[in-house]
Amino acid sequence: MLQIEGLTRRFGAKIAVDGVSLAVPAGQMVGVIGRSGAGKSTMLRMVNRLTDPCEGRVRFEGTDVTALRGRALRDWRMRCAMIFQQFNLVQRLDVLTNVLVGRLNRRPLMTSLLRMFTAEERAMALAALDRFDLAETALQRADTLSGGQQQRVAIARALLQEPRIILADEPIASLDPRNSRTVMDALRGVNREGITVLVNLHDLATARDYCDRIVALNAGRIVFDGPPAALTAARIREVYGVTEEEFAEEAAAAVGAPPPRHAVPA
Ligand SMILES: Nc1ncnc2c1ncn2[C@@H]1O[C@H](COP(=O)(O)OP(=O)(O)OP(=O)(O)O)[C@@H](O)[C@H]1O
Repeated sequence: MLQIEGLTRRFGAKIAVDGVSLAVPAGQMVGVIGRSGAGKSTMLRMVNRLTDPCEGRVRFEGTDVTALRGRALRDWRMRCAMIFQQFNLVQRLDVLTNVLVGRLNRRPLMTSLLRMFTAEERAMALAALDRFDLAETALQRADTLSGGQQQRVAIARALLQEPRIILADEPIASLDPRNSRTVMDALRGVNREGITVLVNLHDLATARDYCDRIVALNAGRIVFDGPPAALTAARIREVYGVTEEEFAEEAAAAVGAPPPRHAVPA
């Protein structure tokens, strides 16, 4: 169980996340939505401790993640893998090495520095690539792959961390619809094996299709938390004061994604 309790983050006078509390049972897939600047990225980054909260706590299975330092903090970051909009692969390295990077924090410093990996780790990396139909690309440079392939490599890299949680911050915002589906299918697949997934999404239709639960933020606060079916177009209008079409177009523009082709009917 991941517990977020009264989490708050200010940047100067601006409150990015404002007293958010959320309990996420193990194995749930949670879609986080909201307009630009609602605080979605900041919330995810506080769970991973890339950003520290001003107030509040994150607990995982009873451990106060907010208080972790040094080795314990590095261990937490390994257990809580991040996926980013821009994939964050090392473009000039081959795909297999990019996936093996997921092991680096798990190993003694010296072997990490030398990028020495065991045969077992290489087999793990190949297996992770294979499950996403990417084994044949293992020796290609990362920059020869399509965006959707690169994002699946990033998920394979995350899996090598043997994470309990995957935090994905707009993982499909740079992808076309077909690649978006392969990436969301990959995330859903690993979630079904028991990994908790928190995913920031600008696209409501995707959040509805793939997530068990949707959390909507507005100005740093939770304004909706429930099953996808309860997030109707009428509810969107109620919590955001815009139509679903307007919400979709604005959210897509904020992340540089193409405008949605079909709005969901009211
Ligand atoms: N490092 C920072 N310094 C100053 N302000 C920040 C910083 N990070 C975020 N903010 C501000 O905090 C608010 C929430 O930002 P955040 O990126 O979490 O929102 P978001 O919901 O992910 O929006 P978007 O989809 O546009 O990225 C915004 O007003 C943003 O400008």
